[in-house]
Amino acid sequence: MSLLKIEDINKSYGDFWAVNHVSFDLQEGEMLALIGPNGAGKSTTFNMIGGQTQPNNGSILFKNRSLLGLSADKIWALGIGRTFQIAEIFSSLTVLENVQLALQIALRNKIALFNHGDTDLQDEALLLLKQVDMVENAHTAASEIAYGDVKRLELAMALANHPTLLLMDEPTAGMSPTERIAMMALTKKIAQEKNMAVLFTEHSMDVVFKFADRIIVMAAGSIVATGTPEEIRNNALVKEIYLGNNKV
Ligand SMILES: Nc1ncnc2c1ncn2[C@@H]1O[C@H](COP(=O)(O)OP(=O)(O)OP(=O)(O)O)[C@@H](O)[C@H]1O
Repeated sequence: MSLLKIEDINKSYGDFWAVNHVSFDLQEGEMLALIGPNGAGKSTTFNMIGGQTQPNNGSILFKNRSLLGLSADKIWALGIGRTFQIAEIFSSLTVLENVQLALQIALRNKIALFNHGDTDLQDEALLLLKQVDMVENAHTAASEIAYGDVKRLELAMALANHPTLLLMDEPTAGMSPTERIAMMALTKKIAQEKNMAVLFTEHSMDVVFKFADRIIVMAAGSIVATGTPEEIRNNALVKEIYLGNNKV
């Protein structure tokens, strides 16, 4: 059974079809990259999975359950985490407090069998920070950490709800080449440890070819190619789409 199964989803804005007959699936623990030029429909597809936008029609199944009509909060509670292009953190709080807050929100969405005290949450928050190599920054104000660290903090916060699928919208945007590779190596390591699937959009081809198990290429709202990094790298149509961008 696929973890996520998308069948023939469409999204229009007036007469314009932003997403057109898109179908794909995603397996447990898989790293799947969704790539394509600006305006290809990647974010719209993400938003339909995350519940920020509803498709006109089609079906989206997560663990065989339909996500259609569910709110973004409900979808998150089912185990689909998300990080955004512009990180959503509270800059007035410390790094540790941000993660504790994410844990509190995750707990509120569950039937708590135990009363978690602040100490439990602090320990759990420190464990999450350890996973993203940020324990040293725990008591630093989030406003004072470097950009790459903000993205790692956001990753720790997204893990608070123990997602089985993580949606990452351009996780390395604005990073240097070295930071990009480090960020995705960390994400892949965590994903493997937790058997968490990752669906990510990415403009940086070095990241895509190095870390994706499989790649889906979208253009003008439709899927134009699907395959392994090797297959996509050698796909004539994909080369043509990116021609001039020197990205493939
Ligand atoms: N709310 C909206 N109203 C009207 N058009 C929209 C809306 N959201 C997206 N679009 C249009 O749908 C198309 C797909 O947009 P989308 O953001 O999904 O592309 P993308 O592949 O994520 O692009 P990028 O890489 O630039 O983020 C674009 O032409 C965009 O202008």
